[in-house]
Amino acid sequence: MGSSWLQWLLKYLLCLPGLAFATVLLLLALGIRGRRRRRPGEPPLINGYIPFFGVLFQIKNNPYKSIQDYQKKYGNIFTLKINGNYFTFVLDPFQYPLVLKNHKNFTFENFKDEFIKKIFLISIKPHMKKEFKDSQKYMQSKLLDLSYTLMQNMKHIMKERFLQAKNWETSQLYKFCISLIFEVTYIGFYGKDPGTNSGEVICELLNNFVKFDNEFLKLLLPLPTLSLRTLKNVREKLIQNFLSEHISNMQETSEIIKARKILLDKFTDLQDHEKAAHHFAFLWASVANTIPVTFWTVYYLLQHPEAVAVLRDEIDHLLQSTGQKKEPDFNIQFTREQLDSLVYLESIINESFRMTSISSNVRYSEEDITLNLGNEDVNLRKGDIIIIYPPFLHYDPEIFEQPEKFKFDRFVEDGKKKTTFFKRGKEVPYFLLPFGSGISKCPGRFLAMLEMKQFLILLFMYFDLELIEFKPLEFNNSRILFGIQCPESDISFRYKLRC
Ligand code: HEM
Repeated sequence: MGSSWLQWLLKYLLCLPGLAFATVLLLLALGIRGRRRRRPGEPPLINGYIPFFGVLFQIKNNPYKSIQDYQKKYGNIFTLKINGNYFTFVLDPFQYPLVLKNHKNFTFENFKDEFIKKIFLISIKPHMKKEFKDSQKYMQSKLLDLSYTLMQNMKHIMKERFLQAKNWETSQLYKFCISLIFEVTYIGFYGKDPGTNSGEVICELLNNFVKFDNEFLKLLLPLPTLSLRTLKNVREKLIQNFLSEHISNMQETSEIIKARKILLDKFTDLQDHEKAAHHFAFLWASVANTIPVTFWTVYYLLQHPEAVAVLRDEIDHLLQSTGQKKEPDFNIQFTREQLDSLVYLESIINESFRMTSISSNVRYSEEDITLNLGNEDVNLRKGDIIIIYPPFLHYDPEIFEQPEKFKFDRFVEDGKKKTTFFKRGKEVPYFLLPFGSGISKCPGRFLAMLEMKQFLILLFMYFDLELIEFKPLEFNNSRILFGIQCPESDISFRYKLRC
């Protein structure tokens, strides 16, 4: 009896489905055996059921809701196993500075290096790091200089495409925002190659960019190469676009890209392909978040005519005070200071950030450390990743009343920018975190704000716009913990020139 049972088991296990089943059993056994155990003083640990991946598949479809459920069960600090790493979530905003201001114990580089290596095929060697760091200030000032060029490009493209829109034209809002922001930014940074049809080049580049952007986080997963083949081919095409044989022909390249080229050429050990990958990563960073947040801002505004009226009024006042008129040739121009003085416009953009940003602040724990949280101590392990996840701040009803509602003037108080928000009667140290913070703060944040402001000014001053579909738009959750969320689907709208 015993041996026939064993024979049956062996026969079963050696057939193909049996082998797969046995592999799963083995993985589970290894997973359970190799499971990390919570040590005294450490935050609650949730390993999940799937070896290596941990809770990834549980949280992937709705990270905010999953993290909320963990918070209810385990409190404001807990550790999740995700994709082979241990992520400790710190959810109480008063505890953020313990992580974000402790640059000695919590660094960013390790995480960033891993991320850009897998996603963009870039590895930054130690001697390059210093050069990149030293050039940061110069690069930032060059980035800001670009805002004027972007406005000129925006006006030019709008004039070319929309000057005829005297009657209602219908379009898809997300596609509309992607195509404008992408083209304006790409030409602004890299210029044009007079030897090619730049319209076609940009169209192909944009198609590949969208395909890559929809799926890039899969590159972090240990998936079989075959299943990533299409994505890797798309990435390769995008990188190829920036090989020196292509970009050396570009004219009207911006100062920042020229400076980055000189910097990259300094590293004689860097192959042309990797330099091209640096350029692609830079382009991706410059549009990947600006596009969705611009889209959400327009989408929210189209549902709030009272906000559009206040916005138009604010811009009209600025036009008057700067002696300008809204002529039909899109020829209005504001300085950076003038754009900064538009408090309602800034509040509208900030409100969109608040509602759509999941830009997690990620830190790598350099050593075992005990964090004093005030009421308790918690031990964190070397190599763990600490996460500040902004949706918990942005949707906290104690800090932002009715957080699920778009309130266009939430960040205005007595006609000025509102910069203090409270929880439990105390001012919170951070109230809006779309651009990261401290050592990982986005160097393009000022340019992004200026670009969005200029885009919204032109759009709402020169056009009447209306949604023609009325459906609630969901987030597609493809970015899980990073950047600005993208919409699950597009939505139809119509526009025509304002008289
Ligand atoms: C709404 C628009 C934008 C948002 C929300 C945003 C957000 C962020 C965030 C959160 C980070 C930190 C990454 C992290 O902590 O993992 C980052 C980094 C970065 N961003 Fe932005 N960004 C925006 C626009 C731009 C623009 C216009 C540029 C222009 C070049 C840019 C260039 C970069 C670069 C180069 C980095 C990497 C910095 C580093 O190496 O440490 N970003 N961005």
